Amino acid sequence: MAGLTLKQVTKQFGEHKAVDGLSLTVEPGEFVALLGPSGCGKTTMLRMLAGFEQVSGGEIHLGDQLLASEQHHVLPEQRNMAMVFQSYALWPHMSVADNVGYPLKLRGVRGADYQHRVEQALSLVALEPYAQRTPQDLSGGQRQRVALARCLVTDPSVVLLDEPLANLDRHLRASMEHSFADFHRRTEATMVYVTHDQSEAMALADRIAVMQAGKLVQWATPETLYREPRTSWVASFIGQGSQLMISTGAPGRRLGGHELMQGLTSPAAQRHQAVLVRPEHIQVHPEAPSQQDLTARIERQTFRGERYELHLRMAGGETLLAYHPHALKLGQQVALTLLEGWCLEPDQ
Ligand SMILES: Nc1ncnc2c1ncn2[C@@H]1O[C@H](COP(=O)(O)OP(=O)(O)OP(=O)(O)O)[C@@H](O)[C@H]1O
Repeated sequence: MAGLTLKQVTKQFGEHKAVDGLSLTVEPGEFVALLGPSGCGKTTMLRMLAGFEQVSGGEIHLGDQLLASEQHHVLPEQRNMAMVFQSYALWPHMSVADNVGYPLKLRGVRGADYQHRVEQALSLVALEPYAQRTPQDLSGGQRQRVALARCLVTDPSVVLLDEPLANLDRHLRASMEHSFADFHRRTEATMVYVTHDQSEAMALADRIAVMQAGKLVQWATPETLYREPRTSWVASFIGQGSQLMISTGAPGRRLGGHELMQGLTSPAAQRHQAVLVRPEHIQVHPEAPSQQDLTARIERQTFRGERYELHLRMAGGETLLAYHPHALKLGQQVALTLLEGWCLEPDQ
């Protein structure tokens, strides 16, 4: 097991910086996600880690070995890393066992050692009974597990995963999330997982690097990203919530309900601070509101099984998302209690 250190890693394609001065340290055995919208540079970063792409600046280290800098480039096959792709990249006419064993054959492993390692890799992804089938006879999720077994068989220090669930339906994605978590626990490999799906990143990763336009905007645990997103943009990308402008607070501060509601009642010109209010921090009181109450009108509601999502509009025009256990009437006025809010930095 080894950790990864990225120091000011940059990748320039012509005039365009696809990755711009990215620095972070991944602990040995950690499962991290690179998360961001399409085009933010996450695949380019993964390809630089794998060695398929040279860095334009900065350094990448695996443990105490320098893998990449402007002058130095360790070839992909010498990095002791394995990569899992969205497309699985399996050989269609080879059996599952032969697909898994392929990287061992390339390394000249034969005989009992070969057999043992293939069996071990197949058992890690619970595919032993499928060893003699061909990939065509497997489901999408099973094919992805073959791809995982194949990358494991060489015992890599680092496993790189490029949107490995993107081709699967929603149901299968959820069960594959369990497979990945299990796979990580059993191998203890350092894993870097690229995705644009925040719920996938939140479910799987120990820490998440949120990227925007080639830059790292926040590097934190899923809990911290949810509770304390740094900027307005991160807040809108992670989880649900409403952003309001208020006249109090400062970036990085949590406000209690009283201060938050007071800050909302000031004239619009005095409200300079953006605050994030999560739906679970809004209490909705359907009984007739009094004059002192903070009020809103129900514009839309969506049934979500265990609760209703209410889309509310306040008198000043701001919109709010809240939860409620029962259906209410569209157009109805309700009183609100806001319990807490988190103050955000403006976007750069
Ligand atoms: N070989 C290349 N030559 C020129 N530009 C490139 C090359 N590869 C990527 N880019 C550009 O770099 C930027 C980042 O691309 P990248 O594929 O890393 O983004 P991404 O976040 O992985 O997006 P997606 O989720 O759509 O794959 C994009 O603007 C892309 O067009």
